[in-house]
Amino acid sequence: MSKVEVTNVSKVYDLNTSKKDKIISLFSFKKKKIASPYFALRNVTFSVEEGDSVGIIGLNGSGKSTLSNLIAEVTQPTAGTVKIEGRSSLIAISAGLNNELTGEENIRMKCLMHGLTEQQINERFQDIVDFSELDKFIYQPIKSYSSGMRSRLGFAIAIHTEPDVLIVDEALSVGDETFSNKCIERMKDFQKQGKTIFFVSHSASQIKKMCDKALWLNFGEVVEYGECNKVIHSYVKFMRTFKAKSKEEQIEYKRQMIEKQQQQQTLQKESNTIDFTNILTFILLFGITIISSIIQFIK
Ligand SMILES: Nc1ncnc2c1ncn2[C@@H]1O[C@H](COP(=O)(O)OP(=O)(O)OP(=O)(O)O)[C@@H](O)[C@H]1O
Repeated sequence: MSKVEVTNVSKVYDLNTSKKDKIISLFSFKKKKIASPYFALRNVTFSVEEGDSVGIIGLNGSGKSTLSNLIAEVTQPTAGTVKIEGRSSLIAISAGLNNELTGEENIRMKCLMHGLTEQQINERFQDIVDFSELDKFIYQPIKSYSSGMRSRLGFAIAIHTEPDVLIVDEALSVGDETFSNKCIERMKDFQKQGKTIFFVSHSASQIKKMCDKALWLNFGEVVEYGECNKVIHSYVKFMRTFKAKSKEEQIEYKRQMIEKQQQQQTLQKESNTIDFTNILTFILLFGITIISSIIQFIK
């Protein structure tokens, strides 16, 4: 088996925010007024071997963070499967950290979640604080941290929990350059140990530097997956064309793509509605049959 196998994965968000909207959307025969569910990811399939470093690239809103959250098992797919052999650890700016807790408490909580014992946590605590460079701020609630401080803490915790699969989600884009370089060095150590890395970035050059494979996502769908230089070449070509468009054309392109992500849900929703109608019809017919049998029996 591959180290990570993502098969036909879709992640759908319900954009009806109020409970009332959600209930209406369930019973609705008319689709107007009710927002269609939204495919943040659709039918994503790929597999990653042990020791691969995979760059995930794509325009804003393409589903990169959604995919990394699924691989880190922070969220579950709506459809399809994500199989991981080993432990994963996600370093995203906000994922898995609790705002109300201090840096120290977050270290203890995340390490416990990754299966470290109290003793292992105590032994590693100072190394984590040193790597994060947070010093005395480690005793402050992290809601007072800047995004750079959070990502430093997230990265420091993740690399000290010995993950088999390391997922770095934009952590390097917020810190200062010295810290980014320190993280890159640590990621290279992981590569030397034959560990699997996912690296989410907007930067084609950073991905080329770090990865041997790349996955290009565009509005929830995989455009290309495979050898890093080849995928990045296609992506850079696409970006050149995209950037050559006027602001209005870019907005229109994004609007159309987002509409497409919702249209696909409408199709699914229609079939759900039909299923629901079928169930209601079945219950109704079943009820009528029972009642008429009882009447016949009484007669
Ligand atoms: N909890 C949520 N509820 C509704 N929609 C969501 C939710 N999380 C993400 N989305 C939507 O899903 C789509 C994919 O988002 P995601 O953050 O995964 O993209 P991304 O490629 O990581 O974007 P960026 O590069 O801007 O970080 C976006 O349109 C986003 O608005």
